[in-house]
Amino acid sequence: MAIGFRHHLQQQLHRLAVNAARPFVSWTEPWEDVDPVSFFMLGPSCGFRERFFWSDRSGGTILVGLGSAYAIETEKADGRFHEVESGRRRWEKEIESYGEAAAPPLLFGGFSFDPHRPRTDIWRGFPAGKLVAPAALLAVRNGRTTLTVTVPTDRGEREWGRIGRLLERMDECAAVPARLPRLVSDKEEEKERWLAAVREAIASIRAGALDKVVLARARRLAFAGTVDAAAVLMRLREQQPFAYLFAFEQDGRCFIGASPEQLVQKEGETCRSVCLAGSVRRGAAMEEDERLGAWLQADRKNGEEHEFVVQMIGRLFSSVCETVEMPPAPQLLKLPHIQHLCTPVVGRGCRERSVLRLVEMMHPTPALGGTPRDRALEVIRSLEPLDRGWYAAPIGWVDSEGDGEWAVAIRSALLAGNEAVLFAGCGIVADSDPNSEYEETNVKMAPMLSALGVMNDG
Ligand SMILES: C=C(O[C@@H]1C=C(C(=O)O)C=C[C@H]1O)C(=O)O
Repeated sequence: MAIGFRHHLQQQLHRLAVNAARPFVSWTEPWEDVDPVSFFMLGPSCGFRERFFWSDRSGGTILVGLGSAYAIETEKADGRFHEVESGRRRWEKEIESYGEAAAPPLLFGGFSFDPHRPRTDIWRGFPAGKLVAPAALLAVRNGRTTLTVTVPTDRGEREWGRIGRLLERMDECAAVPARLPRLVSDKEEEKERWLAAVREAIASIRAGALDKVVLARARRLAFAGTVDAAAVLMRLREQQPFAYLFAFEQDGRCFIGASPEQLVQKEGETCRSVCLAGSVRRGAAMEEDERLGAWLQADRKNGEEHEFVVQMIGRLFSSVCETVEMPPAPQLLKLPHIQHLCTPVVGRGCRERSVLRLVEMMHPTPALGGTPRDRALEVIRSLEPLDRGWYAAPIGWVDSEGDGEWAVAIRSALLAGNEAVLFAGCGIVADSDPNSEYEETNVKMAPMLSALGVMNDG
């Protein structure tokens, strides 16, 4: 298929590029089944320096991007969402789109957690906000696969080289060998300092300065060789079947994870979110697991942590939607290593036209920042001993209708060469116990440890 398609596509794009009035053209074609992770794996060998991966919780929408045809980037601390949204609208005027989807291709993106905090070297290349239109986009939606190719009309030849190589190799696209290098060092980042920060946060909460704050910590692993994001993705796909899988890679640095937490989705006038806060580990046997789940649903401290999130998201949805639906009490979301209190929210008759506007209003929810928001952000800045970068921040995609889906980038790690930095945090309220919170961050790191082959529990 690829050889016939390659000639067809090259001809189409060449003809369009010569006649195009705009600086970019894209062409979308139905495509045969191809394994999305294998497609992701082809990127570097074809010369692409960027790779993107997104799979929603059901696996019904999988988007894989290679290369960057167009990027919108901002370092603005204030107004960053507005700036990327304006960039997105400009982008639509710069591209002509043909083939099966005569609409501009979607953009992948991410934001930093707190643009007011100075960036450290580990997050080099991950700005306050960035959206990318990939040069080649494989999209699987409701069992149908399409390939979209986007090229600049004046640099078509160079881009074409990479795309041509990709199409040639897609025919041989094989399963990914999930081999991972051996662990050589494992550094818990300043446990005592983190516990002291939690104690200080509890004291501030008890003194009435704020109600809740989420404090995170990092763990740095070094391996005997380069950690390949494709091998990690492959394992996450097997081990975390109900999570959002995401990867955002540039120049060999990859932010990757399997998050259970939707920030917001917009589909026409319907928007959705999930309040997720309050956690306990899974039990070894069914009886213990059910006992832990029942304890979680009855526990006052976890209920309080959760309620702050429900209040905020409920209020926000009510301000932009005609109707809002949510269950009266939290449900249990059971994941392979952990269970959470979970309240899904649906808003209908949404008046906002772009999902990025909703992302702006929602980030950070009290599940990742705290309550009240500004006070919590100040406490995080002064007490948390790490640069969160894109951890705990919005990651997702937006299309030309302004529709899209965004997750909160937790249960994640930054892969850079031989290193992986893992992140996890938890909500601190007046009744929190620092040692149990520390244990909870270990449970939250388990999915990434397991995907990296460091913890052997599948
Ligand atoms: C901050 C994280 O998770 C968040 C905190 C939770 C909690 O405190 O119970 C639960 C889910 C997430 O909203 C993380 O996984 O790093």
